[in-house]
Amino acid sequence: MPKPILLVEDEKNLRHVLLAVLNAEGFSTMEAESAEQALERLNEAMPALILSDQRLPGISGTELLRTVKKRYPQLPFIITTAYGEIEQAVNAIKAGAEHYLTKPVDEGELIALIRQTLSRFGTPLPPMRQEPRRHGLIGISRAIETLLEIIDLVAPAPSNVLITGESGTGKELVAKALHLASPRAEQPFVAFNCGAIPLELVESEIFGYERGAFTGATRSQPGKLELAANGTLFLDEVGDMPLSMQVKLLRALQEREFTRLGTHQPVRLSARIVAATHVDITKAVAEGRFREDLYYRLNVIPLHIPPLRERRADIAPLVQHFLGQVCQAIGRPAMSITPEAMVAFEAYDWPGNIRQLENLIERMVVLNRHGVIQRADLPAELHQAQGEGGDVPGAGPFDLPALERQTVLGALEKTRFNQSQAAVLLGISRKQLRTRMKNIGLLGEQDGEDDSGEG
Ligand SMILES: Nc1ncnc2c1ncn2[C@@H]1O[C@H](COP(=O)(O)OP(=O)(O)OP(=O)(O)O)[C@@H](O)[C@H]1O
Repeated sequence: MPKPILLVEDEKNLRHVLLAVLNAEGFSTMEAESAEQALERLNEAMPALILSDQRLPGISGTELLRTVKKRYPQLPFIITTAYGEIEQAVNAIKAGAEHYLTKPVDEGELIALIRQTLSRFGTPLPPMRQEPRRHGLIGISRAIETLLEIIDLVAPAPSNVLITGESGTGKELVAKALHLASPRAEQPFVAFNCGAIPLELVESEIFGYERGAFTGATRSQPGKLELAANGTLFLDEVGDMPLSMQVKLLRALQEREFTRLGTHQPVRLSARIVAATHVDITKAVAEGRFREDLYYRLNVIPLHIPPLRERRADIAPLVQHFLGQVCQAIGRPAMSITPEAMVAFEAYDWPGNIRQLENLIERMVVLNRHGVIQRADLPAELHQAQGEGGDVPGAGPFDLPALERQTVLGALEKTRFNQSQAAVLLGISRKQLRTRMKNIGLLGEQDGEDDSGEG
């Protein structure tokens, strides 16, 4: 039986709402209406985490936090403060809280923070409730939340979408999410990689052909555009499409119809086009390798997916997600990861983004003998990102670098990476913030020197 979450909240209605939210997510719970009662509860049973209001009758939430951290340094603590009480929040973070949340508490944020905190402390988590609107997109960063909001906003429209982002950032997954969130969800989703197909085949693959259209065309074949019907056609690596094909695609998009090769019979184009590219397509346009008019046609709605290193808050939930997925797929009992290994995962730059992370987790699960992923198991490049350090099995003692990373990252995310605001939030100077960002690998050595501009 996993350890419960201890909720300390004096407002009865809110307490009941929060308990219901936690229970619905699969967490077991304990409750207390004051700090005094919470301390009594701690004598009865050890929770996995404490979620406490700052303002309580009698002993305050911050005082409770201090007492708890003195007695049980490795017990994670999240504090909730009233809106506008930033000072209280800063005090709580200084006193050792892993996170703070401002009221009114956002359910999604609360659950994400609890999951993230527990996973950092090596506590097993109940399986993620699949929220329908996430469409398999894991992540808690502001970038992912914004992406999900835009997906919901643009999914109902028939407009073409151009997704940009480095390799492995999840462009195809986002295209599928757009499809699933759209009224076309029941229709086909057809993916076509323009880069992986020999030049001469692109046209016949996209438009289809009639029997006898060319040597070897022994039977008629519908193209991807036709197969997608009223659904979505995902054109991956569209930047690699040959120029001659770009002209034909543009014409089809403009006229909303096309013909199979070897016939003049027009076919109506009803599919929504979602294109993606990992190369800088504006550069290709400037260099004459990509038609400007086609670029504007495709780029009606631009969607950019930032690389994983620019949304490090997603790393821990992704690691947990893939760990669960791979263990289940190969029929192994659930595996955990030490906080030290997680810190190394979070510090690494992931040039291959989520695909690289996913593949590494699979390799580590398959090769693992002890049921726990430890820092020593990680490949060399992940060690280099973090510097040397030992492993502490299980939850381990209080993990300072991890906490620092968490606190700094949390403040940056809350302020949309505005360093001045994040510094105020943390109660430190902007220069100190930049030093901390450098310490945890968020800034390069040369970046750390600048202490003037905004950003
Ligand atoms: N936010 C996410 N949550 C869960 N899984 C993800 C997420 N983003 C990407 N993935 C997974 O990572 C892998 C790579 O994603 P995907 O193929 O969509 O990337 P891509 O940007 O299209 O890559 P490429 O440019 O190389 O074609 C897939 O297995 C995908 O399911």
